[in-house]
Amino acid sequence: ASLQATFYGHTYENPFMNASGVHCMDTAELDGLATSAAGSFVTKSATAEGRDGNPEPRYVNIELGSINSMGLPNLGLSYYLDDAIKRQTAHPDQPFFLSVASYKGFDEYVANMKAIQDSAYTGLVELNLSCPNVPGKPQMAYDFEDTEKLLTEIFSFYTKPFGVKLPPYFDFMHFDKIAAVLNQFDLKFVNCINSVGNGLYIDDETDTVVIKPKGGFGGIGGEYVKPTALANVRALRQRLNPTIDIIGTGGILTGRDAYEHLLCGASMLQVGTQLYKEGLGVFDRLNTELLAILEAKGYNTIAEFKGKLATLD
Ligand SMILES: C=Cc1c(C(=O)O)[nH]c(=O)[nH]c1=O
Repeated sequence: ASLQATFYGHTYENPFMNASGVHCMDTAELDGLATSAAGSFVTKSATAEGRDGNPEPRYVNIELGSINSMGLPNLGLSYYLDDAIKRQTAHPDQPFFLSVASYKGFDEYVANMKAIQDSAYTGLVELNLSCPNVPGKPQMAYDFEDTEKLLTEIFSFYTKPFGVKLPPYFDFMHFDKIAAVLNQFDLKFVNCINSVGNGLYIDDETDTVVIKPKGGFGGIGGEYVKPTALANVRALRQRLNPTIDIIGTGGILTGRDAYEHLLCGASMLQVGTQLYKEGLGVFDRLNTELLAILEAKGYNTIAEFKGKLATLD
């Protein structure tokens, strides 16, 4: 059997990659990903200017996952663009992902995309519409009108391939609404999900929160979020044009979790919390475990079962 993944018309050795924010802050970490068993990788979400982010502690591993309120720390868009333009010559047939966010809102999103459009970068962009940790700023993707306005503005000048990183939605009306907005545009992919925003974790010895920013409120990742992640992958797959691929993110710790995301319709798979906890070796383990599942089930390729989740009809 083969774990070859087809995504955006390209073939990757396997569907695994990091989730933006984990192991992707600088060139050294990106080199680590590029030489790991991961099939691709994505950079830390960049803002126009570099940012220190929120005071620490701002990321904590907890028994069933993680909680974070990083506050968009990053080295600035030009740093990641310069790195990406050098890096893209290595495997032009397997484009990687440059993640773009905004601290100041709508205008900065547009300016960041204009800078990429005018650059020599030819790869994919993951437009992060779902950062839950910018104090005072609502998540763009929870405002359907603003999301439509932003994508309309970007598509008026941007001609390179890109997709969007979405937060989790929890209501069928919201699945319908975001899909109706996204289906209007020539997006190459949609990544579901970002962390489940503004959770709260209490230390059982000190009766205190565990991260400093926002009184301890932070995005939740890991085992906690798999049911929500699978639901969002499935719901968006059922609603989006087939030309828009899905990246599945959230709660992938084992080959079985990866297999379930693929069953729901994901084409690529991002690993955040478990990569943070286990290191780059997580990709070797996930490849081994997923391959064993395909062998056990008699599948030769992912295409044979991708999106084929059975229901109890
Ligand atoms: C880009 C900001 C994000 C952050 C952050 O930098 O706080 N944390 C997340 O869990 N998801 C994000 O999208």
